Formats: sequence, structure tokens, C-alpha cells
Amino acid sequence: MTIRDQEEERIQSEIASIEKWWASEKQARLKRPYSARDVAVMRNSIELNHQVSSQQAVKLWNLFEEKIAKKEPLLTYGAVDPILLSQLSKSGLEIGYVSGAVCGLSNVAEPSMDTADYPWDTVPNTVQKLVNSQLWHDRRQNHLRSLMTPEQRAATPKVDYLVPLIADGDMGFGSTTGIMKFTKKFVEAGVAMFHLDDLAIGMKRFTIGEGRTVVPTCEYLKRLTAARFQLDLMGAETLLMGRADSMHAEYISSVIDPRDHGYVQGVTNPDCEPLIEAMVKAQRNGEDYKTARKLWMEKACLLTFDEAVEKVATKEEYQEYLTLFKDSKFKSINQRRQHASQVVAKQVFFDWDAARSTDGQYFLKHTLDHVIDRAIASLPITDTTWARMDSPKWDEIVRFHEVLRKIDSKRAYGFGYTGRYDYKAAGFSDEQLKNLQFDLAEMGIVFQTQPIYACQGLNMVSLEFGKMFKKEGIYGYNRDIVVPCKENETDGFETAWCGAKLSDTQMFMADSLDVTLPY
Ligand SMILES: C[C@](O)(C(=O)O)[C@H](CC(=O)O)C(=O)O
Repeated sequence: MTIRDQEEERIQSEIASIEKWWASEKQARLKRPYSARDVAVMRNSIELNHQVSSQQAVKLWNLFEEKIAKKEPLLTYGAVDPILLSQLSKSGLEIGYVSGAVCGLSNVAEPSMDTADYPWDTVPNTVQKLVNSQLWHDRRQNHLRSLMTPEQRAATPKVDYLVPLIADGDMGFGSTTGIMKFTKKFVEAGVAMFHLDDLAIGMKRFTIGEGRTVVPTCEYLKRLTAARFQLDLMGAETLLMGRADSMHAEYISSVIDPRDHGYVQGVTNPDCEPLIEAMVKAQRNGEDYKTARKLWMEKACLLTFDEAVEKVATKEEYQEYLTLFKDSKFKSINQRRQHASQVVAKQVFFDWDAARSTDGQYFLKHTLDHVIDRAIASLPITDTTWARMDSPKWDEIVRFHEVLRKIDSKRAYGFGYTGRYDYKAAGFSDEQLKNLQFDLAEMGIVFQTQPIYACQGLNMVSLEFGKMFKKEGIYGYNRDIVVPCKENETDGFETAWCGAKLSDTQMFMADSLDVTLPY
């Protein structure tokens, strides 16, 4: 046999094992735009075992299946610190969430708001730290329990420190190969699932009346495919979640994908100057950015192309125009223009370039339909789906999941009780809020996270403690912390939780069993 043949034989055996893997129940739900051979030829010559990530992913997958069947929620909150995570696990929550926003405020050398401008490996490194702490607590607990009698063991509840971690992958931080490296890092760190969204890098705005910017649909899909391909190269079961952020996005970075054209807005007032010119003028005159932009928008009369057609067409002409979409809703701007010029007598003025921002983005009319389109397009290469919202609109939540579940009823969906949602303003009664977690679970939305608990809950507790401590010193500490901690057997320093027994036992093993001693 020649060397060449042996190599081909190895590739064939890889292909066979990949195909067998892809036929498994979990993997068979996916559809890849590449073949097993494409993966096989780029794999290593030795098998790489990323067991922690794969095992945690399968555990999470089984939890999803169980909760979907029982219509029960899997609640969690953002814990980016090992100490907090240990208590999250002890409290009985079955999964952990690693929030990008919280990492960006607390796990970086240079903190900032949730602009995802932190180093690309910040969240994977946090996962690594958390998983190591989980494994350590698990080991420490196993050792401690091995010292107990069966009666003691039965009377002492075992904590599942190895709750699967779901991490925020933001927009993936870069190019296709960059996303592959990012994915690799997540897998090596031991994550169970991570989500990638459709946001543009570095373009989130929070206070100036501009919101989020999404990338074109094709770029979002490329991101997800790059991550999927990396998971396949590694043979990892790690779950990939698609997160569509277009629900409240104001901009789109490019109009390269015709699937987005129906949602892009342009100037429909021919007498309106381009936005950039108006903003430069306003800036030179020292006008307020937000006000100047608002005035320009009023003048521009921003509409989608279809709305612009409707504005100038007669009812009959518009009905005729809509026949363009009878075979598909995804028509390019050129197809739309051409058809309009044939069926509408008046000229349609629509200029999406005049509406481009100073960063070059295009105005987007965010609608639920756009989110639905993207979520549907990403189904074949993702395991789970999350439609992120700036505010919790119940009818939109229901419609999104009704449409998606008609296509994939087995899938686990996600929901973020994002930021400081104002449930009252969103129309939720107390009773509805009480049942929200179950009502969501009823629709297959089993992964439910409050990502930024650490910014609200922990801040609140720490602030109150600091004020008390400043006033009452160690007397107050003893009263409020030491005494109740003792009564409640709260985990803390010099309790079993800190692993003193494990440390000493390990040291004893290493120090005292020296078989090289001559006596
Ligand atoms: C989930 C999230 O991506 C995060 O970074 O934790 C944020 C959280 C938030 O704004 O509350 C998000 O939803 O964008």
C-alpha cells in the first residue's frame, strides 16, 4: 500500500465516523452546507478530546428535552465569578449564564458598557475560570463525601456544581477564521452552549437615540456556519444558539443581501439633503446631535421601498405591485424598482444612500418579520434560538414562537429578562409576571436568563453592607454576617466549601508517601 493510500484510508475512516456522528438524534437535526469529507480533510491526525464541553452540552441538551416535555423553565442569571456560580449551583438552579455585559464590566482590565469592545477571548477565558472552579468544587465535594458514612451521605444533599454553562458569544468578534478560533476557545474552556448574534462590531449606542446595528443576513449566517464548522472539526457536541437582535435594531451595516431589502428605509422626500450633510452642518453650528437627527428624520420621511410605492400608487396599482411577491417575499431592490416602474404611473422616489449614517449604516425598519426571517434562516445550523428584545412585548413573543415552532417544535428557545425591563409599562399585570416563566416554557422557551443580576442584585446587597459596615464596623459584621452564616451553615472561608480538607489531604499524599526514601 502506498503512503497516499494510507492517507486516503484515514480520511475515509474519519468520514465514516463523522457521518455516523451526524446521524445521531441530536446531530441529525442540523443541516450543513459542507460535507463530511470537507471536515475530515481538515481534522488532526490524532483525536482531540474536548470532553468537558461535549459532556456539558449533552447534559444541557437532555435538560432542554426534559424541560420542553414538562413545559418547565430552566432559569438562571449571569454569574461571571466562581464564588457566585458556586452559590447559583447550590441554590438548585440547573444552568449557569456567562454574560458578556457583566464580563465587560468586571472581568477586564479596562471596563466599559456592553459595547463588546473587550478582548475577544474575555468571555471564553471567564468560562475557563468558571469551569475550573466547577471541577474543583466537584472534586472537593467527592472527596469530602468519600469520608462520610453511608448514613451521613444520605443525610447530606449533594450539590451539582457542574451546571452546564451558557455563554454570551456576542457577534463572534471578527472574521470567519476569527470566529473559528473563538469557538475553539469556548470548546476548550468547557462551555455547554454559546450564542452568536447578528450585531455589527462596535456599533451599539445607548443614549443618543440610536440603537443597535445588525449585519446583513448572509453575514449572520456565515458567522454561525463558521462556528458550526469549527465544532465539527473538533467533533464537539457543544450547542450553538442563534440570537437575532434585529427586533430593535435601528440600522443595518450593509445592503448586500436581498433578504434584507424589504426592511431597509430610504429618504422619500426629494427635497431633503442627505443625513451626513445635515449632521455635519448641525455639528458645525453647535446643534444638539439628537435633536438635529430627529428634525432631519421628520423631513426625510423615511420609508421602506414598498411603503414608498404605496405612498404614490393608487390602490389598484399597489395591489398589482404586490403580485411581485407571490412566489417569494425576498425580492431585491432592483426587482422591486423594475416592477414598480412597470405597474405604478408615478415615479417612486426612494434613496437609501441619502439616509446612510456617518458610519455608513443604512436605516432599518425593525419588524418582527425581519427577526422571524433571520431566525428561520439560521435554524438548520443552530441547535437553539433566541429573539432578543429591548422590551418584553407579549404578543411579539407569542407570534415569534408560534411561527418558529411550526417549523421546529422540538427546539429549545431562549429568553433574556434583559436589563431593567419595565414589565408594568409593557403591560404585564402582577399575575402575568408571576406566571411568565411558565407561560414562556409552555412555548418551548426553556432557557431563561436574567443576565445582569450581578449589576443590580449584587450592587444592592454590597451597597447596603458597605453603608452598615462603615457605621458599625466589625460589630455589625458579626451581627449581620458571622452569626447568621453560622446558623444557616452558609458557605464561606474555613468551611468545607473552601476546600481546606482537600488541600490538606492532597498535601499529605504528596508529602508523606515518598517511596524513594531509603528506609
Ligand atoms: C444578554 C446580554 O447580551 C449580556 O451581555 O448579558 C445583554 C444583557 C442586557 O442588556 O441586559 C443583552 O441582552 O444584550
